Amino acid sequence: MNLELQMIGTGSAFAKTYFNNNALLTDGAFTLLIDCGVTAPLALHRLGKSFDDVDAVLITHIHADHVGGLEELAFKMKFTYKRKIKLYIAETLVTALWEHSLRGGLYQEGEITCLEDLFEVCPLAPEQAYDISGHIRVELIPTRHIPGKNSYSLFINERLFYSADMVYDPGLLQQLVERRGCRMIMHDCQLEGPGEVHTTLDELMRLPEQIRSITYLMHYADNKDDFVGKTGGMAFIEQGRIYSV
Ligand SMILES: O=c1ccn([C@@H]2O[C@@H]3COP(=O)(O)O[C@H]3[C@H]2O)c(=O)[nH]1
Ligand SMILES: [Zn+2]
Ligand SMILES: [Zn+2]
Repeated sequence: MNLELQMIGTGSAFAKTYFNNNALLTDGAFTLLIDCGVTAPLALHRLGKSFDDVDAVLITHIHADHVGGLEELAFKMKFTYKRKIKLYIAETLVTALWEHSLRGGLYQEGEITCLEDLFEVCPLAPEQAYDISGHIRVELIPTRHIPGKNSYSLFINERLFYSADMVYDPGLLQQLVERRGCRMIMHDCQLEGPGEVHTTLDELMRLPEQIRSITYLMHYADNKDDFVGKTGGMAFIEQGRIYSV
């Protein structure tokens, strides 16, 4: 069964003309929000949607463009929609998300004292596939981003690789395509400068043509249009467009 994926934002962390790189993945009956950055509430609003359209949220790593909208999501679910949705997150990130990111804004004595007061927390072990819905199955793949900070890319339904923020790892991409049947790669892409914590366009252009032909670029800067047609055949994913994956 095909899924539909819609990026509510395709921008890099500090982009101003694109929203944060967050996605809606749906099987028709169930909608998973992949990352929930600072701009997620407005990005959904611009698409005529709200957090009420979301059935579960999955977090790749703790940076504001991926978790900064969780405070609003949690408050809206608790006090407006009165639902506790599932929060899928690597087991290594559960404590850090609450203690280092969300507690300051969400804590209320006797009412909200832990992540479980807001979400049905589902800790995920890496390299193990989990059924998120009847038709969505996700495996976390640990990928390098910032030294000492855990970050996880996604392998969805044994066919789509969705990168978290990650440094270039051609061996992983090759292995997924050649040995695990990966048919589509959605990759973060830093257009200019050295890719200290991200993968650069220059690096992705070095991939074999067979892999480039199934690779789509996201998490890009405001000057993306300057690079259209200069990406070795890799297409930029468009914010708001619905892709069959
Ligand atoms: O060593 C560092 C750490 C961070 N940063 C910036 O901070 C941003 C945080 O979100 P991001 O991971 O989407 O992108 C990161 C970069 O833009 C950086 O340039 N070098
Ligand atoms: Zn990011
Ligand atoms: Zn990041």
